[in-house]
Amino acid sequence: MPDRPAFSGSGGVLSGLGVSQGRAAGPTMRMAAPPTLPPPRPVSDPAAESSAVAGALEAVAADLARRAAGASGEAADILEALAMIADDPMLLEDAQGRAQEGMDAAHALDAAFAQHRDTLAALGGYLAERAADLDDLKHRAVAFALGLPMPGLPSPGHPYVLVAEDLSPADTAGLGPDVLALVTERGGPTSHTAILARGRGLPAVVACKGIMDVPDGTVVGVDGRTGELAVGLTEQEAAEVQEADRAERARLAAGRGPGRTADGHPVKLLLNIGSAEDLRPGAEGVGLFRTEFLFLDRTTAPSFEEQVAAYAEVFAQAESVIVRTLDAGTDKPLPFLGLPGEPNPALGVRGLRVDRLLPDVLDTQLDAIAEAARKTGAEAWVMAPMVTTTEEAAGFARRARARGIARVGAMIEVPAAALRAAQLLRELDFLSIGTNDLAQYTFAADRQHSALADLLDPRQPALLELIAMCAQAGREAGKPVGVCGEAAGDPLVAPLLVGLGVTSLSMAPVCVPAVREALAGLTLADCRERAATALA
Ligand SMILES: C=C(OP(=O)(O)O)C(=O)O
Ligand SMILES: [Mg+2]
Repeated sequence: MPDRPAFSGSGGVLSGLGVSQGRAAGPTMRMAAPPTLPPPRPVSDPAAESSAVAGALEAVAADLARRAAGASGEAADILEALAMIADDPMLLEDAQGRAQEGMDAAHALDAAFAQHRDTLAALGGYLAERAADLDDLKHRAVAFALGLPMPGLPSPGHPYVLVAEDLSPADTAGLGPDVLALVTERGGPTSHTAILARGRGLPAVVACKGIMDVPDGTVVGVDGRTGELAVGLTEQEAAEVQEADRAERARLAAGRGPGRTADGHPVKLLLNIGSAEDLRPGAEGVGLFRTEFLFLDRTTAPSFEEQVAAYAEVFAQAESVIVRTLDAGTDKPLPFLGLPGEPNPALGVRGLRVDRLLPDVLDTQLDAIAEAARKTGAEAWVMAPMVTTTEEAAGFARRARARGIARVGAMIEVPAAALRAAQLLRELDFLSIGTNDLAQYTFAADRQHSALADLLDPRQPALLELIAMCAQAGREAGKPVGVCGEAAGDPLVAPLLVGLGVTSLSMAPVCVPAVREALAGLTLADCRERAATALA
């Protein structure tokens, strides 16, 4: 490790959980929460309220138009369409009419947007789907009228460190190139915010207490490995942090070749991706293609053709690809499925269990994967999430094989499946251990919960023991058993997993260089010794 400048910052140091390696420094910008409407205010000057209404709508439209100009493709189209809605003269007329009748500006806007929303919803079809967008616009306009920061992702026009209480997968997926790092007050190490940040190579710190009190524009240094945040850096110090990060990334990226220990024991280094855009050179294939990230934030099901195109794009560019079938539910809600609400969703219908309610979804997806493989000449490997019993594994394998899919496997995310790994491998060709969920279900600890991070630590002996059982079952069956949870991308944990006997490690592309370096520095015997010590 090179020397690291130890800046503490004039505003002191905050700490959280470092969940995505790398360092960055820059001014903070908070993602404000939607405003709460205060009780109505008595109005003495209706004309002033009416012009405040116009000012708020103008500001929202101008902000969206500016963001559209800085975006491209679909994002730009969406932002432009939203700007046009905020500019709609009928909306303005309605809100101003209410202000003239004595409503304060915030309530007049709130009521006019609600009216507009009802009208769109009643029209049905595509326009009804757009009704949800009006809520976002309303929050922005009302916040402006109340003198509060506009909710949603900020767009200050310069690079910044994004600060939020928490981020949804959709927020994180929509981040622009001006975001230097993410810091959230809530969230856990295997939450999807952390996963998406790693996918983007963005340094990230979660569970950082006190971050929401740091005023916007404060220059902070973020260390996504240690979880430390230096508050109040000088420009010079910030530039040094950025430069040190660039140098460290360049040094690690110079490492090449397949994954192996110092004595040549091969361990495949694979990528976790959400779409073809995440592919990077330097790995030995894709170990986890999270297909649900293609379908976040949609209200209609992706068609067969759309899916074939998305899978074929990845198959055409990567050497070997393990596609995971849709993993919906709990922390990855997919509105187009229209699943009923559940009192205890993490223990409910999620992952492969969605098939119990909606079998067509899996059938269409398997058809599309098989068709994409045929079109591109790729050998498709497919696995299902949240497999729990041998019967589920056998049923999934039957349906995939019936379509000519070459290799069929399961994720091991539920302790019951780990305990029965040997039996599962009689039905399947491979296993891939999802340590994020396996830890959640082994320790009965919500993976998003920032106060339970110690229980979710992948070095917990009970988790390692389950991993060892799966690896042994793989050895005995002569079939591959990998890890594709976030633990695989941690250079301190990866050697333990190798010592336990796993045959591949699949991780965010940004993690590959450091894991390659960690393995190259240890023999297989060193890895086994570390694993034995951790188990003991
Ligand atoms: C890789 C995993 O799946 P996801 O994080 O997408 O739930 C896991 O649970 O470890
Ligand atoms: Mg999982």
